[in-house]
Amino acid sequence: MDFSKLKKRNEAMDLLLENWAPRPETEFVELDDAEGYVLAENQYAAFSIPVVRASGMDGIAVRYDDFSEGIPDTSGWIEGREYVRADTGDDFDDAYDTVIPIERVTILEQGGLSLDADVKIEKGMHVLGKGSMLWEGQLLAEKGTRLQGRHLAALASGGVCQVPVIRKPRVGFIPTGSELIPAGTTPRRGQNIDSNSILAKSMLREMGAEPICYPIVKDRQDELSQALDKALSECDIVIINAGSSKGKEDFNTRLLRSKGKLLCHGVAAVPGRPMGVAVIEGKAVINIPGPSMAAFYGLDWMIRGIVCRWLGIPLPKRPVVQAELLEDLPAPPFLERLVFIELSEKDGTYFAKSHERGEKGRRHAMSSDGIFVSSLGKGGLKKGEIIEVEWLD
Ligand SMILES: Nc1nc2c(c(=O)[nH]1)N[C@H]1C(S)=C(S)[C@@H](COP(=O)(O)OP(=O)(O)OC[C@H]3O[C@@H](n4cnc5c(N)ncnc54)[C@H](O)[C@@H]3O)O[C@H]1N2
Ligand code: MOO
Repeated sequence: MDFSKLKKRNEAMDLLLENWAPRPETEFVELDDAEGYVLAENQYAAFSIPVVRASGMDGIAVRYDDFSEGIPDTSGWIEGREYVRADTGDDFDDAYDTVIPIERVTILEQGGLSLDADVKIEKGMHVLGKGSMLWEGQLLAEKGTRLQGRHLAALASGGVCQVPVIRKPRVGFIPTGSELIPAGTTPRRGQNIDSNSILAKSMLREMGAEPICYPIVKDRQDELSQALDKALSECDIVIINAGSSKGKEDFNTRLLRSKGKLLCHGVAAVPGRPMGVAVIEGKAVINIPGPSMAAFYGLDWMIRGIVCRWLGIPLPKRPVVQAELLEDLPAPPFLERLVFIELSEKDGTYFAKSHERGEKGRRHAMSSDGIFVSSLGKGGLKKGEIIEVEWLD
């Protein structure tokens, strides 16, 4: 294979975007269902809180005028006349304007009050004025925000009940391969569990897409074609998984070419090199290679990139850690290589071990702590070198 002809990841993405454009639409969802959606418009508070005022402490509300010449004799004070109880957040009558914390007040058994002799009274103290917690017209959440609980709380407190959001792109995932069996079945000789559907469903949700996972399709051209047609009619973006390479049952590249425009077949990134990128009936169709690490990588860079474009949000950045390689890390100079990393830590220094496919005695690659992507052109790395590892959450 002539690796110099392979598209770099960004070239494959650019090529797709030259031939396909996301078509995001706005829809309204109930606040309760809005988590994970991207906000389509800035949202502002419909009212102020407190509406008039609220006490800022547990205490009593008094008239400042009664204190203008020092602490008055309060032994005959009656609740509801000279003062009222006003605890934190409580509204109180307009007749009162100042709050004294309850710690500075003794309510006498025989009636009346006693105030600490050194209590300092300032007009309006411990009173939260209108809008001091939230003001009418305040920006609650900005367009383009991926809504989490804290944003929903802000929207709720400002009176937003229905939220304009970008409709999640419906992303179809078609697992293909006659050897595949659904999760929960024990494989017989030659069989393999369809774990990529589970992976795709979870990753797509986390990206902000709506996954539509289809049943396993056998390596038969007519069935593959029907499955792709169905997904094209129901989804905005379609992933057809496996059958991407040169095996005698690898039909998917031909299928994409026969139905639309195959923009590229092969990217300079492993695992997942034989990725196919196509546009069919105006929809982006990506053939992600079958091995599970290839499926992860393809979903992580290509599909995440497409979904973020659709939603109009930047690619999220993972936290990174510098780690010392505990062993040589082979990587071809002409390909970017994604490596799953097991991290350990001693005295504040992190150490990295890579995962090789099928290697015994190590954790499953999918349960790694992080990932490292070798740079194009750099080639292998040596034990002791420092690499930047992205934490997987
Ligand atoms: N002669 C060549 N052989 C291969 C080449 C090549 O260039 N020449 N490329 C290799 C590379 S690189 C990759 S990556 C794979 C691509 O494989 P395919 O996309 O064609 O996938 P399959 O052959 O159908 O399956 C491979 C492997 O993946 C497993 N698989 C498939 N689907 C799932 C799923 N949903 N869940 C879990 N695992 C899945 C499948 O059972 C196989 O074990 O080709 C190399 N070969
Ligand atoms: O590109 Mo592949 O290395 O076998 O996943």
